[in-house]
Amino acid sequence: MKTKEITIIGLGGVGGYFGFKLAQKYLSDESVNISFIAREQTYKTVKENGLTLLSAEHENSVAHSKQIYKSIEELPETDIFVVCVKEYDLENICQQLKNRVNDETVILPLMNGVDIYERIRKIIPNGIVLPSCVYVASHIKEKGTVEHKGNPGKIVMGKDPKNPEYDAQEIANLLKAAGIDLDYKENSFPDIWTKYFFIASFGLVTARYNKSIGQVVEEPALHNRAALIMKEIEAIAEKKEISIPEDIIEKTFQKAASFPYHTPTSLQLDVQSGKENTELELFAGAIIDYGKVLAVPVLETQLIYDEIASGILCPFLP
Ligand SMILES: NC(=O)C1=CN([C@@H]2O[C@H](COP(=O)(O)OP(=O)(O)OC[C@H]3O[C@@H](n4cnc5c(N)ncnc54)[C@H](OP(=O)(O)O)[C@@H]3O)[C@@H](O)[C@H]2O)C=CC1
Ligand SMILES: CC(C)(CO)C(=O)C(=O)O
Repeated sequence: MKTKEITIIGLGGVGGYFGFKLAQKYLSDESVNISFIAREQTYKTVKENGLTLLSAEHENSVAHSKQIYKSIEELPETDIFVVCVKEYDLENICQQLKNRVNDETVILPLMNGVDIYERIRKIIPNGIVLPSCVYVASHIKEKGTVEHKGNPGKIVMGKDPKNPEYDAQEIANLLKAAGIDLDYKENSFPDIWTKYFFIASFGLVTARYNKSIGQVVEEPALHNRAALIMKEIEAIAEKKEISIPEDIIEKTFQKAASFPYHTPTSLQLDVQSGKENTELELFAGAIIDYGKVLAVPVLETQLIYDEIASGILCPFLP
């Protein structure tokens, strides 16, 4: 049997968590070869010491992949690319991948955002792209070390709308065998939108006030702002005829309440640490753009976007 070549691109919160599980499971298995792509300090640290995952799920906190590369062009032929970068790095990665993709190559993007599939397809028209969403609270503690807290990570992976005959069950099984909680669905877009309801609203409000997911659920003024953003996303989803549950807003608050109270969002960590690049565009910019195109008013999203973009980030209520 031909060895399955799987490459994890990006060893941050998401790639570090899921990549760790895959690397640990398949290190001495000849049927699956896990490679990592990391850059600069992360490359050096992981090459020398392995990838560290601090998580209650793993007693042995170090995993070694069979190979680690600094760039996509160094890679041998790859069957499955698992893309775990922030949205502002997506186009750059796709440009590097496009000549490495043949009709059988699979791309699995583990990212937030409702337009990731379309953005990949604009650059890579061939191959198989499996639209997905992911839940996991994990972040880079230092380069090469990822910290995971709370519930086990979860992936919802769907069929490629462009290649509905392609069955990704074998890939689903490989991931599940590594202890990854994964649902494989015919159509993952309702799940991707459902995740977006949660992460866009909670990401923006947690980032704006530097308050945790639990605090946004609990504090009435913050709760209200998150609900107003969700109403705007709901109006957009309706216009786009995305099938989402009627009680999506209530369900989103229930989902948020299932996270440990002090969990921060990745947008909050990036905005509050003053990172030059953040996913503000993915969460607020995309809603504002959809609002314009679909003639849906998105005043609350515009307001919080302007506040965050102009550096109004204090923990006090409006
Ligand atoms: N963290 C979380 O809890 C969750 C995040 N998400 C989503 O998942 C996606 C990934 O987020 P997350 O993992 O947190 O992001 P991180 O910033 O933690 O990790 C992204 C990693 O990608 C690396 N990277 C970027 N470009 C390249 C490149 N060209 N070559 C090699 N490595 C590269 C970065 O390297 P470097 O370190 O050198 O910058 C970084 O380590 C985002 O869309 C996020 O919204 C979804 C659910 C939960
Ligand atoms: C809220 C969380 C941790 C849930 O997976 C997330 O998606 C993020 O912070 O980007």
